[in-house]
Amino acid sequence: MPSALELQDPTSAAYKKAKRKYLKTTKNRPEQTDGDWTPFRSAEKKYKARFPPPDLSSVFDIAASDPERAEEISRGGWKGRVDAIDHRQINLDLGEGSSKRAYVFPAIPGLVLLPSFVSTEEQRGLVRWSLRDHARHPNETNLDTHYLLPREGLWNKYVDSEKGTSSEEEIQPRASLLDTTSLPGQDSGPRQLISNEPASKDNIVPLTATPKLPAPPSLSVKPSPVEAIIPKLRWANIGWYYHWGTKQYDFTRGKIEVSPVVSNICKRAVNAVPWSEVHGAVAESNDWAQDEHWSSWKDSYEPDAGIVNFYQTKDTLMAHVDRSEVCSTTPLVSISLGCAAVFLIGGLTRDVEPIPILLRSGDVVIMSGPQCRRAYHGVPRILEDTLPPQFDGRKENEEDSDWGLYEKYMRTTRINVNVRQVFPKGFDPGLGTSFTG
Ligand SMILES: O=C(O)CCC(=O)C(=O)O
Ligand SMILES: [Fe+2]
Repeated sequence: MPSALELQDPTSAAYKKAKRKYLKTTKNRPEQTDGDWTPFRSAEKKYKARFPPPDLSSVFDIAASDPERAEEISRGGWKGRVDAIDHRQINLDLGEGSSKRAYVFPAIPGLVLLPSFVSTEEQRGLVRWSLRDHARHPNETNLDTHYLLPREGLWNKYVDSEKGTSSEEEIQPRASLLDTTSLPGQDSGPRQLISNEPASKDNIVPLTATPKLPAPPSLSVKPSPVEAIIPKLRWANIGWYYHWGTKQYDFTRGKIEVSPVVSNICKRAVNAVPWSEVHGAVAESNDWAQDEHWSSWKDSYEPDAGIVNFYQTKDTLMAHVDRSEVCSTTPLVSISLGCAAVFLIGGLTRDVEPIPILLRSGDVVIMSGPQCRRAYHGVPRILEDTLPPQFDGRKENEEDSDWGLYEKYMRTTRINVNVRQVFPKGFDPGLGTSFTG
C-alpha cells in the first residue's frame, strides 16, 4: 500500500500509478456535473475523493500552529490551515488556575472545539475502554445483528486468540439459530416507514409506543475467525438503547449507566467552557427550552446516551442530524481518538455550506444550542497514516502488555465517542421503564 505521503507527491511513482488507475477506472464514466448537489453533498464529495487526494487548505486545523503537535502532523502529511475558517479563541477554566484554549465559529453559534482536551494517557485509556470494556454485552454493537458474539466480548476473544490462550473457534452467524426454511425472503416484507420526527416532550409517549423490531440477521454471513470480524466493528451503543430501524430510542429496554470514564470527561469539558461567551454574545432565539438553557448547564448537564463509532480509513459518516433526543439544545460532546478526520458541520438543511474542521486524537467537539445541536454534520474522510505518537509502543508501567494489539488496530482506525443527553435532568418521561444500570 502506498503511504498517504507518497500519494500527495505528484512526482512520486505511487502518485503516477494511482493516476493511471484513476484514469482507467473513470474513462467510461459519464461526465458529472455538480449542479444538482447540495452544498453539503459537494463538500462530502470533495473530501471523500481518493484521487487526487483532497487539498486540505480550506480545512480548519488548529494543530497546524501548535509546535507540540508537529510530529503528529508530519505523519501522513495531511495538514489544514489555522486561518481557513473565521473563528474566535476563548479560554477554558479547568480549575486550580489551569486553563486551555478553545475555539468558536461565528458561522455556527454553539459549536466549540477543544483541541487536545483529552490527555494522552486518557486517550489510551479510552481506546482500551472502547474496545475491551464497552463494545460487548450488554452494550449493543452493529455486529450483534449478524453474529453470535462471545460473552466475554469480541476484543477480549481476539486478544486471547492472539496470545494463544484460547482455541481459535470461529464466530458463528446469528442466522444459524434460525429455521431458514420458513423464512420469507429478506427483501420481500413491507418496509417500515421511518418518519424520523424530532423527539420532544410532547411526542415522547407515542414515539415510545412505536414497535421496534430487531433487525433481521443476514443470511449470507459465514462463520468467520475473530480477527476477520474485528475490522467490521462499526458502533457500540452507550446508555439508552438506540433503535436504528425507527431512528428512535427504545426506552422499553431500560438504560445502562454511562461509564464514569466517559461522563467525567464530558462533564469536565462542559464545565470548563465559559458559556456566556459562547451563547451570551448571540441574539437570544426562542428555540431554547426553559430547562435546557446554557446558564444552567453546570448543574443540569448529565449525559445518558450515545455511541462509540469505530471508523476504518475507508469509512465515512454521511450528513445527518441527531434529533432523537428530547434535549435539543443541551451539549453533545464528541471525543476523537486515533487517526485524524475531516468533520463537516453546516446548518439546519443540507443547503447550508458546511465548514470543514480537521479533528485529531484528543480533540473534543461540543455541539450545543438551537443552531448547532440540530445542524447537519458528517465525517467524509478518515485521513490515512495519521495515528499520533502517543499511540506508539507500550508505555512503561502500563497495566498489561497487550498494547501492541491496540496499536495495530488503531493504525487504520478512528474512534469517536459521541455522548448525548436525551432527557432534561429531572424530567419524568412517564415511561415506567426499569433501570438496569
Ligand atoms: O465521528 C464523528 O466525529 C461524528 C459522529 C456523529 O456525528 C454521530 O455519531 O452522530
Ligand atoms: Fe452525529
